[in-house]
Amino acid sequence: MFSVFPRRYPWPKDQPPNNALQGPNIWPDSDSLGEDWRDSMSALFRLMVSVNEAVARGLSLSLDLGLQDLPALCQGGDTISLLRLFHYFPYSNDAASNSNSSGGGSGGGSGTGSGNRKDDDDGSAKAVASTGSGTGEENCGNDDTGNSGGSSGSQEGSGAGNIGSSPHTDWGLSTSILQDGAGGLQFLEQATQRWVDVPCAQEDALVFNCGDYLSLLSNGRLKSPVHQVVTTGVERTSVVFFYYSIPASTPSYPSPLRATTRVPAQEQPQQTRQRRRLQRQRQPRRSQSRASRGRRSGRTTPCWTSAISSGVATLQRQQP
Ligand SMILES: O=C(O)CCC(=O)C(=O)O
Ligand SMILES: [Fe+2]
Repeated sequence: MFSVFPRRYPWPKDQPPNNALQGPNIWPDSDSLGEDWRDSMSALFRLMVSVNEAVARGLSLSLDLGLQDLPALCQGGDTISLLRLFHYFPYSNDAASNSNSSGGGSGGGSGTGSGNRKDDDDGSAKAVASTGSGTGEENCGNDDTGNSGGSSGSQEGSGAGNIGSSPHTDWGLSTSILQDGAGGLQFLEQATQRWVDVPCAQEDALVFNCGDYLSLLSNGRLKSPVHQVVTTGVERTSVVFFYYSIPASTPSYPSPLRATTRVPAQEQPQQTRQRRRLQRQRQPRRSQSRASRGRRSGRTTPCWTSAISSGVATLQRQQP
């Protein structure tokens, strides 16, 4: 796999960066990529920021918080977020047997193992291969990985395929992925511990992925799923946007959004429930914020969680 380059925020040349992640872009030679290329990438970067900001607003509401509560913790994130273009070379198991394995992971995540994607910065993955598995319920172009090893895709047994990006979670707030028709992106379904293919038939579909930071902020209510990329006999390209929060706005743990972690009413002492009921009766409902309403009622509120349904990576509403 080859990372073309990280596309960072268009930081002004005369302004010193506030932290190590900020700074001007270093663009590849424009001659080889054409005149319009930088503009296209810049426009895509801005679009990805907008999409992720909009999703953050939606997630904030789904956590029973105010519209801007979650986005407020992502202020300035666009100055350190990354847009990366990946090229996964066609890969066969024959090549794997002649290669050494080494550490993996990816530009925006933490993981183990190895892959045949070559990351050119961030000190992460080195080129090479491993025997991995990657079997999914839907074979999304994985002709030489799907179900060939008989291990049906548990994380332990992920051995039959070719790992393009080893199992990892992304550490930012969220990740948005555009993949081509080659497929290969898989999520580990928690309930079954099986790898499930993310459908790739629709090339303009944007896959949204919760990151570790979002998981921390929501006190685990939003899951940061383990995922990987398996490669096949055909080359694959993906466009991946890692949306980060700026360190200065990163709160300490536990999350200031800890109100989203609700204790079910039946688990609370009787006295506490009575006192809260009285408080609710005294306070007109109109004047209560969404968050405090949920807190006072002591109910578990629905949340969105990254999940796999019929092989589709979606955000699913989870009922209490
Ligand atoms: O290339 C992809 O589709 C996803 C890559 C990925 O998960 C990552 O770089 O963190
Ligand atoms: Fe990832």
